[in-house]
Amino acid sequence: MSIQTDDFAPAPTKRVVSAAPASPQEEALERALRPKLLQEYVGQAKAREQLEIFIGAAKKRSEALDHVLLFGPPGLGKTTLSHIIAAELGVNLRQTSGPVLEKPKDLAALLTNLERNDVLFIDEIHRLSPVVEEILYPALEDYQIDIMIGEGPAARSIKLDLQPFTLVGATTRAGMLTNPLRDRFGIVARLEFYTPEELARIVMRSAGLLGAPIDAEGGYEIARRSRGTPRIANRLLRRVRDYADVKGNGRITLDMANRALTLLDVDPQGFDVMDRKLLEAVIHRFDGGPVGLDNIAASIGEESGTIEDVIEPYLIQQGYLQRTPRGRVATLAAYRHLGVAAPQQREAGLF
Ligand SMILES: Nc1ncnc2c1ncn2[C@@H]1O[C@H](COP(=O)(O)OP(=O)(O)OP(=O)(O)O)[C@@H](O)[C@H]1O
Ligand SMILES: [Mg+2]
Repeated sequence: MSIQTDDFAPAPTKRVVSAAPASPQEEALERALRPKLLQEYVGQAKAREQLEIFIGAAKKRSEALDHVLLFGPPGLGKTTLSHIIAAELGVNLRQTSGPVLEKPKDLAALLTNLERNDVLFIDEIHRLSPVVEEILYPALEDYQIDIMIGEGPAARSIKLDLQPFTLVGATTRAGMLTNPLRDRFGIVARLEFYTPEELARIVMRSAGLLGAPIDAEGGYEIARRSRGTPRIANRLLRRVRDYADVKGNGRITLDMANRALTLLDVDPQGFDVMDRKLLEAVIHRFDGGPVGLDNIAASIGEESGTIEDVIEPYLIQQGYLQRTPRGRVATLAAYRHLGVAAPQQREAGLF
């Protein structure tokens, strides 16, 4: 007998509202849509204001900007902001990522090649190996590194001076950074989900760059359904534009946006199949919770890391899911969204 898993099986196709870049082509398009200066960077008022001041001060004194840690869910603009920081400072940007830096010498090579006040961008900085991280500490603090020369009994360690530089680290999981590393960042910016109004500005700007005719209402509808995430907004814009090209006269109107997004299975809250699966699992399989992350992961066929980094932050921010010490709990809003009657004690707030 075959086991029926259709209800909660993983989605067969790529999530249209997944926050990760879908393909190399999409990454190339993203680069084209990426704002180059702080002034064009929409939203994130707090992070922008902080950076404006500190960048201005560093430039005035011709010093390296303090090290910057950017954290927040995927697709909110960490990589974009790191490029903007280098552009605003008028310096080079060297880019790498935690998992790529396998050996201390990989990082040493990068560091010794930096020019005065350059920016070194390390993406996924929570995935640096401990031996590489060791090298980084003195580099961040004193612009010096200790490297080993030679082997065996003749081996000795020498200190090398570096040019002053700025490390910009990006991570989706600030909680996974070691304390000594986190403490070495002078500027810590947490990126927040964007409001629909902010995303609408991004959509209108991107439509302009793509040469796609669009109504304000059409743009707002795309923005509203983009899970607070610019990467998703830009992706949905392209899909809706395709739809309008084929089914209409090319203009992105409210009606075109609605029809295209319904076809893509993005609901009016911007939730897609995976979001609904998660909420359905918590409600139907685990009585609304509390339920542990691993149990949810097993029941919807998704990795717990992806749930934690990508799916759940938006559901939590929007008030559909709560993270409690005993596990995840579906809120009344989740019951309502799925059209399911909530248990009485939950209605009364007694769970
Ligand atoms: N504030 C913004 N204003 C305008 N466009 C933005 C903004 N933030 C992000 N974008 C757009 O969203 C896309 C994704 O942003 P980015 O690659 O910087 O996200 P990220 O946080 O680095 O994601 P990941 O965690 O997956 O690396 C960019 O190509 C850019 O076009
Ligand atoms: Mg990035």
